[in-house]
Amino acid sequence: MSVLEDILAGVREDLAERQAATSLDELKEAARRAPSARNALEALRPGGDERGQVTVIAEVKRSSPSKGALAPIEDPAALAKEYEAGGASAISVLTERRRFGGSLDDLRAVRAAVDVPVLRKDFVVSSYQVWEARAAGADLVLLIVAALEQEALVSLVERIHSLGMCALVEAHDEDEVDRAVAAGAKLIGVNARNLKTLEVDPTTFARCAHRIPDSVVSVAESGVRSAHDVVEHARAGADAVLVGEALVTGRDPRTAVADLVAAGSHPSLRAVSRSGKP
Ligand SMILES: O=C(O)c1ccccc1NCC(=O)[C@H](O)[C@H](O)COP(=O)(O)O
Repeated sequence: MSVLEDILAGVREDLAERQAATSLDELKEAARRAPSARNALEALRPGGDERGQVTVIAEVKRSSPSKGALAPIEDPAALAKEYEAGGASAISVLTERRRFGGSLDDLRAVRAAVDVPVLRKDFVVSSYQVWEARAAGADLVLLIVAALEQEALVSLVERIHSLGMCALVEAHDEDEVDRAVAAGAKLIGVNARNLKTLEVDPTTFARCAHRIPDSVVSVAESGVRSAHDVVEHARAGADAVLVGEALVTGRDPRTAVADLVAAGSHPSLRAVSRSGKP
């Protein structure tokens, strides 16, 4: 069993328990009462088609399958406020419990504390989790191509968009990018971490970028640690980077985010066409 399959098995068990405790109708009612979703595409690519900077999605991440415990994060809302003060354009909250120590309570607390869009980062296999995300206030929901059949991917993208949120559709190779595009993704993440082996290859985004249309907002995920990494991803055409470990293990998350934001805003980084068109 791969790491991803193992995670998904646990996610399905936890999901079944929540489904037994809360009906879909109750969840839909809670989603109707939730504040409207914030515009994530605008936040992540503020210039629209005139791309000119790399924005930062900062992640609330307590632990991971690859590294074990990273940081206790007793107050995720306080951490998210630090990220926002440092210039983060969105906050990612890992809500998976078994391997990442996260929860929907973390998401609710973060959403109430910041003004930027908030991502539910989890292993979504059912529309029930999409309704849960909206009910908790999420503005974005992660969908992992490798975890979903194409029909399910398409249907989940449609459900997320129909609820006013934005799907961040995550790929790890060129074929998965093609599947994300075909599924109607407006926001595509390329994860440098292979979720089956946990190996991180920093060149993954650059290899996949030419398959992401310029009209789609792109995110380079995982393994980003420094201003140099942000600049490399900018040169490959990334609109945003998603950073977890380097921020939660550092001493000053606000300054760490600000350094990455400054690197991504440098005037020498002209917008790069991923398709090769001028
Ligand atoms: O982080 C892991 O070890 C991991 C393992 C298996 C599935 C997903 C995993 N992480 C989720 C993520 O995508 C990252 O948290 C995110 O991209 C940030 O990565 P990093 O900056 O390297 O913490």
